[in-house]
Order: sequence, then structure tokens, then C-alpha cells
Amino acid sequence: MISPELQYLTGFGNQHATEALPGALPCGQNSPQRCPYGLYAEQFSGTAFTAPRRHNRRSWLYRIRPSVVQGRFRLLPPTPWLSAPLTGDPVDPNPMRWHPLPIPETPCDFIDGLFTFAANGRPDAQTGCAVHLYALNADMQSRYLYDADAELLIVPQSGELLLRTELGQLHVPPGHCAVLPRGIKFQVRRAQAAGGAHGYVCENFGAAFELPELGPIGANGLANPRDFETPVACYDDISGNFELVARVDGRLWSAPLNHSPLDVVAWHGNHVPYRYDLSRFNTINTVSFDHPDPSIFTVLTAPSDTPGTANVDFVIFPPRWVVAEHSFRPPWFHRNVMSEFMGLVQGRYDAKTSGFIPGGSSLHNCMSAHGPDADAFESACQMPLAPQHLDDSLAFMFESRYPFRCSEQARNAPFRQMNYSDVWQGLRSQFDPGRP
Ligand SMILES: O=C(O)Cc1cc(O)ccc1O
Ligand SMILES: [Fe+2]
Repeated sequence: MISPELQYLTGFGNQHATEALPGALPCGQNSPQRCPYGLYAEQFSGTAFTAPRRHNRRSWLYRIRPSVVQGRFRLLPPTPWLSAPLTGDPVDPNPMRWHPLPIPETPCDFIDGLFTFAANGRPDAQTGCAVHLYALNADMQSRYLYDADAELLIVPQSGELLLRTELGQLHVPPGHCAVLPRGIKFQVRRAQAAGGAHGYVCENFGAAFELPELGPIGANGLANPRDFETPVACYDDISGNFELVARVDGRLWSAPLNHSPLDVVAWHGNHVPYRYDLSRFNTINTVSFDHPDPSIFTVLTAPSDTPGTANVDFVIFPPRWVVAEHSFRPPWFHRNVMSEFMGLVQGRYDAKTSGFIPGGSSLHNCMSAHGPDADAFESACQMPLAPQHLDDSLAFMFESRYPFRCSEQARNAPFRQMNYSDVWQGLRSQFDPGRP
């Protein structure tokens, strides 16, 4: 039986309503003179009050204590969880690639386990994003986090996560992603008590992720709205010595708390966390020829102020049939105005024969040339073009309109592959003016 806390409300962008105790949600109004069960009403906004209806996001929380019952915030020392602007770090035009982040040897929770690879834009201007990897071997037990700078997109690579949030709990194994809205208080724990967990995080400083338009694809396809899952209300009623960590303008602050802030008994609204099983993605691709642009694989897009030009897109390369006729089937050689940070959840990626391994990452910045490695090119030119199933593969890309600055700690990391560009240097001229 699924535990009552791990049930889900479905639908992307819906106005949800949920209560952990019967009648806890006020009926017909948000702010009654006295709330049921002696709860406090608190509005939690994700957009300006006056944002157009189709973008407007807010939830109403009915909680045991209002969020203002907290101690004074003090600035914490810097950690490897960095932020934009990565001033002083150049936008490096070299293709870059890394092995997985090592699992820490000392106890390390989600906050301590975040290691920043790249960032663009800036949180105080609400533009751009930052890309981090986490490697953790401990749960957040007595501390809680909120990120005022960003919405967090989490892509686990190994180890199942339990995201305990104010609005309820999300179980997020590898193969799923989860999105935590800007400002929500939460804890990251491992769903299985022991062992480590690895994954990727996109801190989206801009407007919230939404589903891409479908255009001529029609009313269905790609990530279907009904497959997005939001938690049901579930609350702690515990007192003790706790800590609330706040992420604000790229720095961490800590305030003491005498109770768990996950004390929301009922809520309604649309500024919510959610998870999505990436195997539900309805992959659409060519059934004739050529390799379409990877925008057909967009799961979520965070728009910028220029239509069609994302602050950041979340794109996946899932298991799929590859059937293009008389075509070079893997990704082509290219130079892209958008900047591409890639990760691999499992299996292998069709543009790279080796070196890009699960838990690894790559960065190809604005206009940096990249594409299939020499071995992948050679085999794709020779392979018989029977229908082929790419079955063991789940790569993804955070693709942004803003070039990424790569952190010094990532550029100098021992797990960086300094010789990455060698994968292309075997591509010799095969030009023969006599052979059309
Ligand atoms: O560089 C990459 O591997 C990502 C990518 C994949 C693809 O199919 C087309 C373009 C692209 O940038
Ligand atoms: Fe690319």
C-alpha cells in the first residue's frame, strides 16, 4: 500500500487543493476570521500579484505557526554551492567534460553536497540559471532550506530522493525529475536510509518552467500535463532545535527555529512542487529522414522576455526508436547560439562512444563547435540503416540563451577531462574532388 503522504495530485499548472485533516481548508474564502483547527493562513506568491492570470502563481497555506516565527538570519561562510555572476571566471569557448562528482568521504547532506559547475545571468535580476551537481551521503535532519533566488529543477542520477516540502512529500528516483518552486521550505533525504546519491540541479533564476507549446504537433505529446504529480498535504508538528537555511542572492543564511517549518496542514493553489517520470515523455521524432533539432525533446521551458528564446530549457534524450532513412542519425556537428550543459542519467549517448558516462557532464558554450566524436561519426556513416532501438540511454541538456561562466572549482577539478577535445581530432579530411 502506498503511504498516505506519498499520494499525488495530478496535472501541470493546476489549482490544487488538499488537506491532511478534514475541514482544514477554509471553504469559499482564503482568510477567515479564525481558521479551522487554530491554523494560521499565509499566502505564498511565486509571481507579482498583478501578473497576468495565465502566469500568476500563488498558494494559500494553512499552518501551525506562521513563517515569521523564526530567529534572526546570520550569514554563513561560502560553500562550493556558488552562484551567478561567477565574476572573474571567463566564458570559456573550449568544449568541457567531466567525470562524475566523487561521493564525499565525510557526512554530507544536500546543502553541503552541492558543487557549482556553471552559471549565467544573475539572481538579483531574475535572469539566467546556475548548474550544480550534488553528491550526498546524509539526510537533512534538523535543517531546512529555501531558495529565494530560484526555482530548483532536480534530476537524480543515482539514489532515490525523498523531498519533504511544506506542501507535502515527493519521492524522486533516478529517471524522474522534480521541480521545487521559488521560496518553498524543504528537506532532501534519501528514500533508502543508507548509501549515497548523485544528481544534477538547475537553479532557474527566471520565470518558472512551463510546458513548451506544441504547435503543429497538436493537442497531445511530449510531456503530457496529466503526468505531473504534486504532493498532498502532510505536516510535522514537532518542536526542537532546528535551523532554516535561506539562499538569497547567491549566499546562505541561517536562522534558528524552534519547530519544523513543514507544518502546513492544508493548502490550495498553483505555486507548487511537482515530480515527473521521464519515461512518460511521449517522444516525437522523424519517421522519414534527417536529424530534427533537439527542441522536439523539450520537457520544460523557462521563458525569457524574447519569445522562443528560453532562459533555460530542460531537454531529454530518452530511449527511442531511430528510423531515419539515408541519414546521418546521431546529432550533427554544430555551433549553437544557445549554451548547452549536458548530463547523463544512465546508459550511453549516441553522439559519444566513450568518456561521457552516467553522472558525468559536459559544457558547450555559445558558438562552441561540437558534435559526434570521431568514432561515433565513423560508425554512423557506415551502419546499416535498419530501425534501431536506443534502449539504454537517458541524457539531458540544460540549454540557455545566456553563455555559461564555468566555475574555477569545476575548471580545475581533478575529475575534469582536460583532453576532451581529442575526441574530435581524428576527424581527417576525406575530401576527394574526384568522387562526388
Ligand atoms: O550537443 C548535443 O549533443 C546536444 C544536441 C543533440 C542533438 O540531437 C542536436 C543538437 C544538440 O545540441
Ligand atoms: Fe549540442
